[in-house]
Formats: sequence, C-alpha cells, structure tokens
Amino acid sequence: MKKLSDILYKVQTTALAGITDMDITDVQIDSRKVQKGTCFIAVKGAAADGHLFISRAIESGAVAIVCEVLPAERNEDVTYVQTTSSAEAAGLIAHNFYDSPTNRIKLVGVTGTNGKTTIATLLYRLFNALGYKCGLVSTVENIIAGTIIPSTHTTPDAISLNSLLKQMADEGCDFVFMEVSSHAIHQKRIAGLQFAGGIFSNITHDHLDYHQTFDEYIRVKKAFFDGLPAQAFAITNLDDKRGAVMLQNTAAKKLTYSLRTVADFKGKILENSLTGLVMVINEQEVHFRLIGEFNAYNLLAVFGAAISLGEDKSQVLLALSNLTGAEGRFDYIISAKDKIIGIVDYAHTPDALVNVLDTIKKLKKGYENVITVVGCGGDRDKTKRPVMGQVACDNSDKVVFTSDNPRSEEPEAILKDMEATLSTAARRKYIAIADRKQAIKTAISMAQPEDIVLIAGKGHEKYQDIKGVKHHFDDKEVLVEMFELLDK
Ligand SMILES: CC(=O)N[C@H]1[C@@H](OP(=O)(O)OP(=O)(O)OC[C@H]2O[C@@H](n3ccc(=O)[nH]c3=O)[C@H](O)[C@@H]2O)O[C@H](CO)[C@@H](O)[C@@H]1O[C@H](C)C(=O)N[C@@H](C)C(=O)N[C@H](CCC(=O)O)C(=O)O
Ligand SMILES: Nc1ncnc2c1ncn2[C@@H]1O[C@H](COP(=O)(O)OP(=O)(O)OP(=O)(O)O)[C@@H](O)[C@H]1O
Ligand SMILES: N[C@H](CCC[C@H](N)C(=O)O)C(=O)O
Ligand SMILES: [Mg+2]
Repeated sequence: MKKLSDILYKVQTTALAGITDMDITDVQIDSRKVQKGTCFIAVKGAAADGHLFISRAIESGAVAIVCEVLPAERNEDVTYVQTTSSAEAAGLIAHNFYDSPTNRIKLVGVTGTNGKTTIATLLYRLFNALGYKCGLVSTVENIIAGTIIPSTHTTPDAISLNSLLKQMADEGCDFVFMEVSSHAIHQKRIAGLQFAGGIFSNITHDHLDYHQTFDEYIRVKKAFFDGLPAQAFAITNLDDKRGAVMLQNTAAKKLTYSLRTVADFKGKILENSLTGLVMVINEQEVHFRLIGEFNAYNLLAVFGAAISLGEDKSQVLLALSNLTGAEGRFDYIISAKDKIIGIVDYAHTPDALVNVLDTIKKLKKGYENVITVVGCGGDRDKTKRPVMGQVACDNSDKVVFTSDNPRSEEPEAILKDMEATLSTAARRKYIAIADRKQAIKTAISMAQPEDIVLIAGKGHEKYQDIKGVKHHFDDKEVLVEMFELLDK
C-alpha cells in the first residue's frame, strides 16, 4: 500500500492542508471512478473543470485532493494538496502510484502527424522477433506481452497509461513502444515517464481545431523532445522541413534518418512495387514486404531505433524484411475475376492522403484508373476538409466523397465543407454519397478490370460514430463482401 507522501514524490506542491502518511488505495482524475481511499486529482479540461467535482469525489470516498485552487470549504478528514499544474501532477502521481514502471522497462515514444502507429507496431513486432518480451501502446490496440487490450485513445490518459505500463513491467516486458500524440503532450499525459528514446516521423496539417496554429502544433511536438533526458536517444526525419528543429533543444543523443541526404540512418529506394520495397540501408541491400515511400521512412525510423537500442544491424534488417504493416495501413486485396485492387488505408489527413495516392501512382502500370472513396471526421479540424477534397480529386481519376465518423455533425454539412473550394477540374471528378457502404459499392461498380479503388480514412476502425452511437462498420469487410459479389 502506498502512502500519500510516497505518491507526491517530485510533485510541485504550493500548499498542503492535512496529513500525508495516510494510505492511498487508488488515484483518479475522474470523480466518477473514485472509491474509498482514492487520491483525486482535479484537472481543468476542455469541456469541464475537475475542481467542480471535488465534493463529489469526497462523497465517494476520496481521502486526498490534489488541485490548483484550494476549495473555500474544506473537509477536516481530507488532505488537500495544491500544485501549479494538476495535469503534470497526475502524470507524476500515477507513475509513483504504479511503482515507477518506466524505471523497469525501456520506453520508446513515437510522435509526428503520420506514421506513429506504423512505427510503434513495427518496433513491437521487430523486438518480438528478436526474442524480447514487449509492450505496445497504440491507436489500434495496446498489447501486454501478446495479450491485447482494446485502445480508446492513441495515448491514454496518465492514470490508464501508467496502469498499463505497470502491467507491462510486471509481465517482464523489456521494451515498450508507444505512440505519443500531440494531445497527450499538451495535456501532460506523459508527465513523469522516463523515456529511453524518442522518434519523430513528420509534421503536417492536422488537429488545428485543438492546437489553433501550426506553430503551436510544432511547439507542442517539440516539447516531447525538449523533455527527453541525456541518456535517451532522439531520432528525427531530416527530410521533413521541421525535422531538425524538433531536436534543437533536446538533451538526448541526436540521430537522424533520411532518404535524400547524409544521415546516421541513410536509405535509398531501389524498387517500389506492390510486392514491396527494395532498399539500401546503411550500405546493406534489403527487400521489405511493406509498400510505398512513406513506409521507407517508417522502416528507417524503426531501424534507427533498433540500432540505438543496441541491436545488431544484420539481425534487425533480416527480421524487418519479414514484417508486414499495421492493420488498415495500405491493406489491400485483389478481386479474383476482374483483378480490381482494393486498398484500405487510414489516411485521414491531407498529407497522408497525398502520400497514399502518390504511392498508388508509382505502383500503377499505366492505364488503370484510381477511384478514391474519402470522407472527413466530424467534430475534428474543419480546415482539412476542403484540402482533402481537393487532393483526393487532384490525385485520382474519380472520387466518391462520403462520411467518415460524422460524430455529432450532419454528414451532409461535412460533405459541403469538402466540396466548398474545389477547382473546376475537381468538380467534374466527384460524386457525393453520404452512406459509406453505398459509396464503396458505387466506387467498385465504377471500376474496370485492374482499376484501383482506395478507401481512405478509417483503416482498422470497426465502427462508424454517428451521433454518439458507434455502429459496426469495417471498410475491409465491406470491400471483401463487394468483391465476393463481383466474383460470383
Ligand atoms: C480534447 C481532448 O483531448 N479531450 C480529452 C480530455 O478531455 P477534456 O479536457 O474534455 O476533459 P473534461 O471533460 O473537460 O474534464 C476535465 C476533467 O474533469 C473530470 N471530470 C469530468 C466529469 C465528471 O463528472 N467528473 C470529473 O472528474 C475529467 O475526468 C477530467 O479529468 O481528457 C480526457 C481524459 O484524459 C480525455 O479522455 C479526452 O479525450 C477525448 C475523449 C478525445 O476524443 N480526445 C482525442 C481528440 C485525442 O486525445 N486524440 C489523440 C490522438 C489524436 C491523433 O493524433 O490523431 C489521442 O491521443 O487519442
Ligand atoms: N511516415 C509516413 N509519412 C506520411 N504518411 C504516412 C506515414 N506512415 C503512414 N502514413 C499514412 O498515414 C496513415 C496513418 O498512419 P499511422 O496510423 O501509422 O499514423 P499515426 O501517426 O499513428 O496516425 P494517428 O495520429 O491517427 O494515430 C497511413 O494509413 C498512411 O496512409
Ligand atoms: N486519432 C484521430 C483519428 C481520426 C480518424 C478518422 N477516421 C476520424 O474519425 O476523423 C482523431 O481522433 O482525430
Ligand atoms: Mg496512431
């Protein structure tokens, strides 16, 4: 059992009222989860203020309250701790409460707009193949040494995250590979964690609804590297305009990867086709099963991290050459009769969409049409909608605009945003069908033999969120169903 004094280690305390040698049974940032003996941390959020739930938390049995503003009325049996940042305190307290899990594992964080899931998942699979016990924290799933735990966020909140990391450490995991979203950095979900390394993939347009400006988005991503300790490594993509800036102020060992310039981890693409990539990496030629230039970058990042963690170059490249990608990332099937290629991809940003369409362009034999099905999520960055609409049309022969996860918004209104500023040429190429299944069906019915149908935006997702209800929906499943009908 932990004492309050134990879990407050490293927390910046500005005032204290009450005793600190009491037993703490649990730590929570959500009053609804508080039980007898809990330490409740009141965090100011975007929608609500945790401080408003302090009395409710006490009614449910909280014995200690950590907050930024001390309540005017206090309960004599409760200890109040005032701190400068509750969000930061939540990370530190959770880490202390869950037996400092990151002191017992090697934790590698991956940040960037695109590629986090792919890089983290490849690292997890690579280190498994190299014989280690590993953990994964990702958008698609969390894994504790082979056991899958469904994921709700890309990076969970501080309490869930540390609880997960403790289970990984207790299971004897040597390494944990984790996606670090910009939301998580900004909300300090990763405060208190000891990282062995950090990886930067790239930064492009996304989440401006949350971060407001691109500069602020860059600043938040950079803060992750600024916080790395000197013993850690920090690997960046030199071909990204902001790659160098990310590492400008880090204390960690700086390392670079590139396809275009001199770097610690240097790659060159020799072949890029539907059967995979042939690359030269640090003078060694290797064949990979992953497809597309963007995966060449992901592979370089993974290679760099593995070498930085002390693994042998040849063994790493051999194991990497056998790996396939993460679910719903350039996931393709080919119809039996007409040889139509159907690709499911999680591209939900303008940049990811350009990348995936560019990859398809490079794989084309010449005459095939590219038909894209794409939508934009509701309650998310609206500024990306017209850009995604335009790039889909610019890089495809035909486009079907449809719904992604409309969430609380009207599907038709999102479609209008996507169409708003289309060029005349683009207007000739698209139709809009709000029903996603109908949209996919229509795209496939438009396809001639050997054409390529890209279904973008939802990747691995098994649901469609409409007005807060998650209905079962799986792009790959729909694609398989349509191809079966076609092949009959
Ligand atoms: C915008 C955002 O990131 N919101 C996250 C944030 O919620 P919030 O700030 O709105 O919290 P709030 O509702 O205002 O509540 C403030 C505090 O009061 C507490 N509370 C609230 C109600 C109550 O009755 N009692 C109580 O104690 C809450 O637990 C919270 O601690 O803090 C919550 C707890 O950590 C998160 O679950 C929530 O994620 C929401 C659900 C979400 O959708 N987040 C997305 C945007 C997100 O985080 N995405 C990134 C990936 C993005 C990407 O790279 O693609 C991710 O890492 O998943
Ligand atoms: N290195 C990369 N550069 C650009 N695009 C990429 C890269 N890797 C993957 N993509 C594209 O971006 C999509 C999302 O990839 P991935 O899921 O790996 O990224 P992510 O950073 O985890 O995304 P999220 O923020 O939603 O969790 C893929 O489906 C692919 O189209
Ligand atoms: N992590 C991202 C995923 C977006 C996926 C897309 N399918 C959507 O729903 O917009 C988010 O929550 O913004
Ligand atoms: Mg992800």
